[in-house]
Amino acid sequence: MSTPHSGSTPTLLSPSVPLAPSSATLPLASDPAHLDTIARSHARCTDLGLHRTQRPDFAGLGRAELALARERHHRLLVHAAPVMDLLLEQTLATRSIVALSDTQGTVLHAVGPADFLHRAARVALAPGANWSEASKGTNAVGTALIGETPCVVHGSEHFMQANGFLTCSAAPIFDPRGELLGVLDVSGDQRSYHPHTLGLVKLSVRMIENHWLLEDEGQALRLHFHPRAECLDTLMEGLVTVAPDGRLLAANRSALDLLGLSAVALRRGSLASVFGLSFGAVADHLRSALAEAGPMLLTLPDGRRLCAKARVNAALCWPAATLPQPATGEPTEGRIAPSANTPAVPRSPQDSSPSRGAALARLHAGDRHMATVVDKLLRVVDRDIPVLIQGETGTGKELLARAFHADSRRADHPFVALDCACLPETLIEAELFGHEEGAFTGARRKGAPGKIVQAHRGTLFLDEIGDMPLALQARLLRVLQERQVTPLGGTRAVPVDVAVVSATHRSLQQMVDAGSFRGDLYYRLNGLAVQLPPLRDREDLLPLAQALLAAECPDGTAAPGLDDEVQALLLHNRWPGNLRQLRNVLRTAAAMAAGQPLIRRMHLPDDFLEEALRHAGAAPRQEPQTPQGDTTLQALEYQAVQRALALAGGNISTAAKRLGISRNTLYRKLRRRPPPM
Ligand SMILES: Nc1ncnc2c1ncn2[C@@H]1O[C@H](COP(=O)(O)OP(=O)(O)OP(=O)(O)O)[C@@H](O)[C@H]1O
Repeated sequence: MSTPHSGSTPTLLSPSVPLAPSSATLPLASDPAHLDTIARSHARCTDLGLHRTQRPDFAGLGRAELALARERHHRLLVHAAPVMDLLLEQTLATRSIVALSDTQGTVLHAVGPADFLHRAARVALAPGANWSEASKGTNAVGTALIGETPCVVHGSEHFMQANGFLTCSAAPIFDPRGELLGVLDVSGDQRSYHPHTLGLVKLSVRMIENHWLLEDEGQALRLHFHPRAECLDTLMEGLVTVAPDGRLLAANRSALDLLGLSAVALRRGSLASVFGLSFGAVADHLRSALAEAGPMLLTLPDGRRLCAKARVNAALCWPAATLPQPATGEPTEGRIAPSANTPAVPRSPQDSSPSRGAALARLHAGDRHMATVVDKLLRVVDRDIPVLIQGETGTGKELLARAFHADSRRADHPFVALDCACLPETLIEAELFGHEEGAFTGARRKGAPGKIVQAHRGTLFLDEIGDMPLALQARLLRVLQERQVTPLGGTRAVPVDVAVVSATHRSLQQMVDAGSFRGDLYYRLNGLAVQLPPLRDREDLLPLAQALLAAECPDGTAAPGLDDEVQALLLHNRWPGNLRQLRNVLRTAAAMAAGQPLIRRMHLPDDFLEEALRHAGAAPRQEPQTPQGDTTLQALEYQAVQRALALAGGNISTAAKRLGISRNTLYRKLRRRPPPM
């Protein structure tokens, strides 16, 4: 859940609404339709055997089930989350929370001020909790779900007295085909009731539904319309999407209201039958709209008049044959150029154009802890504040450091990494500080500038800083303080300008307490400390797994999906090797599935299966072995490495010991491409 928001954002209603005076009376007591809704809901609750004085059922989904539910509703979350943040801004004065639930009443996501979130969590108004009427009695979420219509439930109108301190305004969200997707709700202390809240919730729902529609029918021609020209391009406008043969594909709620049609009736119609328009006329208008022409004036078959504009997405490329010749006779082009108002095509992940924060943002797929880490890092980027990344092995510390560099103004300069754990003390010293020719009797007799100088104007990443020998810590501290480095055997100091990011899986604070790490260096490195969550605690495990699978697939091939059983096993595993272990498991599974559309249990490596089933508390099931015919030395070595890693839970040192090779050699082997299976 988010913490309080600040700063300016676009407003849904302007000027922002003041708080109503607190009132003990029921604000909608004079609305017969509202009273009827509440009375019928109370009757349903009584029929269900609920009691007004009973304690609500606080049991919610567990972490794994919540992650699954969020994954199932990923698309809804993606469209709703930014709108929820905007809605929160509008309702900030009422100290309310904004919650999104699925069609079962399960809260998927909630944002709000920390103090009220805390209070709301006490009545289980938090992700994972269920707010169906059967679970919590009359309440805005559950009652809006049953009636499939917006509703307010205020104070004592809640069936259960325990919820009487709340005032809640909720509205259902539908897809363009009229299917219920979930409910958006604003809940706050009943003393802060404001009559405009339900209106804000309804407008927010329209935003979510419009985003959904535009994404769904991204390749279609769109008609935007309203009786008043000034309402075009607002949330009030009607929106229909049209197939190249003139059939109507989908519509937003305003369109259905304005046309007086159901979603089903609309989909049976066409441009001609509903709007009295030919496809050619719309295509003509589209061209003239590009020349900044005003809206078209339409007369519906029933005589009503509408203003309308045609639009098409920039990505659209209709074959010329499907486009009617323009009435004006100008030459037809196969591609329809985007209008100035056409929504931008989303940036693809491969897009390398500068986009602030993009590399960091790609490191998670909705995990709240990671989102906070990214947010903190973005606040210090380019401020030359040293960053200390802590986290278990394989949680992505180096990847995070690289993304931090990529999102900084130093991105065009080097990112230089030094693993303090994998070199002996003498080599670290030379690697880090450099050495003059002849000063160093090791492998390299020629002089070398050292990592710190190589990182000049870029970023120096000190991995496993906890393993840096004490003697070198003092020297590093001096370099960081003086911002200049003197190579081994040299006398001339070289000025350096580097951003320093360090990482460790150890607790440096404990090492300082134990005297094995210098306190002054610790404080120098720790301008901002961030802790990466272990994979077992991440809420975005399944989308991450899907992204890793996509990365494993050669260009142009579709990534396999994960069947339900595999998803459950992934969610239940403890993942001691974290993302590295997950990537290895998926890499093997993808190779075993060999082009099949779904990864199933039989494709998972045995070691992982054993481990995951142990964690899930189930007995391993015998699966037919997938034949692994390849007995080349390279393939056998690859299998041995993967097996050792899995047995070691992704721990490089343990796996290296098990294989009888050094940590460095193992790293080198892991960097190689896997052999074709
Ligand atoms: N957010 C992520 N998305 C996809 N893959 C990731 C992510 N984070 C880490 N990985 C993958 O997990 C593996 C381990 O990442 P990385 O080396 O950054 O972890 P680490 O914490 O530095 O590990 P160690 O402590 O062992 O050095 C890498 O293969 C990396 O590509």
